Amino acid sequence: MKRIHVAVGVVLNNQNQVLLAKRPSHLHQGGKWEFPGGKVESGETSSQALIRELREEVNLIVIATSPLMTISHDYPDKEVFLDIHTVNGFSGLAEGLEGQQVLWANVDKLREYDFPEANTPIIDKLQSL
Ligand SMILES: Nc1nc2c([nH]c(=O)n2[C@@H]2O[C@H](COP(=O)(O)OP(=O)(O)OP(=O)(O)O)[C@@H](O)[C@H]2O)c(=O)[nH]1
Ligand SMILES: [Mg+2]
Repeated sequence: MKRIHVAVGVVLNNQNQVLLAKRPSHLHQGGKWEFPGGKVESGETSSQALIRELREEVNLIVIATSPLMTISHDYPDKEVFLDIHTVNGFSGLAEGLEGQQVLWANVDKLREYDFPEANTPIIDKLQSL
């Protein structure tokens, strides 16, 4: 199986909240909460993909990022490589441009949300910072 390269954004605001979006139920890992992002297209760097996806999915203009971590995870039906960046500078008001629910969640409450299995180390890391 070909591993899918995914750019993922952990968007943090100044109240120590992180932006979550709900994956549409018909998609892979549908119905779960995710950090906005998507597949890196050919000819694109992961940071270009991150900037494009956040604009397309949640209407945010990314201004500043820093690398957080990478995760390789094998789902039964899909292999992903998540390239995760913290977004600590952005402009705009977050909204679900694809009709998805979005919300700002307190970092210390992240355990209350259902995430794709691959995301567990991200939650661990955010709560240890
Ligand atoms: N965006 C995002 N994808 C994640 C996360 N965790 C995780 O396992 N994934 C997986 O990474 C893959 C990325 O996909 P995506 O569906 O967002 O890709 P995309 O926006 O380019 O969608 P598209 O294929 O409809 O254009 C999916 O298989 C998804 O299940 C996460 O926190 N955020
Ligand atoms: Mg996406």
